[in-house]
Amino acid sequence: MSAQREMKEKNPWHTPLTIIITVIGVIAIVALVTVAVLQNRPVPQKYKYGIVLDAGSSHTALYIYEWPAEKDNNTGRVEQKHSCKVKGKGISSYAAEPEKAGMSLTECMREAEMQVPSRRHQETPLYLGATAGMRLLNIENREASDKVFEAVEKALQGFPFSYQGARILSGQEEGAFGWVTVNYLDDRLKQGLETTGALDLGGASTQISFVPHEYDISESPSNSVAFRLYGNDYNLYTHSFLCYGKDQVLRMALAHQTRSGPVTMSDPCFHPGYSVTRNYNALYDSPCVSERKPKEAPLNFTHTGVGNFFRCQEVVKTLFNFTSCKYSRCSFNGIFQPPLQGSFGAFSAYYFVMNFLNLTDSSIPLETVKANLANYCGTPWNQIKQQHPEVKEKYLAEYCFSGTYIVTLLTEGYNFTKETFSKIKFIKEIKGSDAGWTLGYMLNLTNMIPAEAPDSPPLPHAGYVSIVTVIALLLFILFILSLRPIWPKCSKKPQIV
Ligand SMILES: Nc1nc2c(ncn2[C@@H]2O[C@H](COP(=O)(O)OP(=O)(O)OP(=O)(O)O)[C@@H](O)[C@H]2O)c(=O)[nH]1
Ligand SMILES: [Ca+2]
Repeated sequence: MSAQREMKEKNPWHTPLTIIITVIGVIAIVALVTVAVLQNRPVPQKYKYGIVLDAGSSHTALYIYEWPAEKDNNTGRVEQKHSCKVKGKGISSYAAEPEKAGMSLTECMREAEMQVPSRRHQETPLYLGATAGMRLLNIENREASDKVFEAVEKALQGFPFSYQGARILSGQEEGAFGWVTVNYLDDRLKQGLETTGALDLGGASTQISFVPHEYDISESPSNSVAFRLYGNDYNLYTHSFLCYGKDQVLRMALAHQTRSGPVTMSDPCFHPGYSVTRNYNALYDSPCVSERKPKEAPLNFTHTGVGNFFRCQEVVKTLFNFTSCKYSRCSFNGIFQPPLQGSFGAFSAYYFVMNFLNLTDSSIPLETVKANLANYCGTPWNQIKQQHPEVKEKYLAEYCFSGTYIVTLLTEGYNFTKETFSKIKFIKEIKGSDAGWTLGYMLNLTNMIPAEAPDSPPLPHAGYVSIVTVIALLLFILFILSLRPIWPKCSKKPQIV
């Protein structure tokens, strides 16, 4: 017993004063850290929403975006919350019955009503942007295009959102907003990193956008868009080729091969054994080919497949004009294009097609891509159908043509080489949001990307809490050490035996 008491007397930690100080100190630290954590705890998120309808040539899709409501100046990250594919074709296909264009949107709009909390409905902006399908209809029949917009507008105004209008985007806007989307989602803009180019392949047009290295804007001002985003300046090169989306380019390829008005046409871009009857009037019913219609054509022609990638490439190449260029350099059709720069994200049909063909992996060399395509195109149609019973026949029949077109457009059209081809990433989405022009369009119209970098707190939340904890602990240790003079003195020196 006396030994125990002696031990207690010797050990300063066992004096009542130190025990009280320690307990108070521990309570103080716990309280300090708890307050720091609670005070800075992210409050339960409330969101704001925005809706964009992408009225493409082949179909319309609705996208709902959401972002934290609390952030000042809407600087919180915008993400895709939901998307809805409108059933049926694009709005431009309703030229003869415009009301149906409006009605076609109802189902997806009802879904949007369910997805966005009802207390946010009135403040949620709703935009519709139409692309190449409506551009073509507008060229072909202005009145019909206006009627389609009227019908769509009427339908959209019947929903409780804040309707902001429906319009045709210019090709330049479509290309530039696709680039903004890709770089925003990759966090490249905020961090001022080197940007990624954007390649979009639609049904009726295709866009290429990238920031070139040292670039003379004055050479072709219509291909340049200047941005100031988060304090950085960007001089973007962008071009949209109308009629070079995959559906219209297929029309052009078929038109080229039926220019003499034959009854049967053998097509290297379709599989051996493939055979369908096509109508001449239907084929030439587009401003992309209408001028080429043969004078004396029968009603129909039989479209048969031969399945030869290299001959298909030759057909596709005839659709590009490389003969005239009034600039220092061109892509094709006399369009200025500065040298390619950096990496690229290729989305929409680039992705659908290359994904189907198992060619999205960037490590696959260009030569292997071509060899795989040659093998695929040469496979008999019956075998292809057997191998993919789940794929729509229309899509299935066209993958050989589309794959050949993609490779030819990238290499012959845009001048990607076997080295730079590997810099193309075929993507559908980035961090859960689809790649496409819609997000960039909404960010722009809602002023969600500031021109200057916003001031941010010097430390992130976790850093702040850690520093408070460490400082509190240091202060406490310092305090305990400062009490040393009043610790009871040891009466005896330890004996050395
Ligand atoms: N294989 C396949 N093709 C698709 C799919 N969805 C769309 N497509 C086709 O891919 C092409 C491009 O589609 P989108 O990017 O939606 O084109 P769009 O926006 O309607 O057309 P633009 O107005 O020119 O941009 C069209 O020929 C579509 O028919 C899909 O899931 N699989
Ligand atoms: Ca599109």
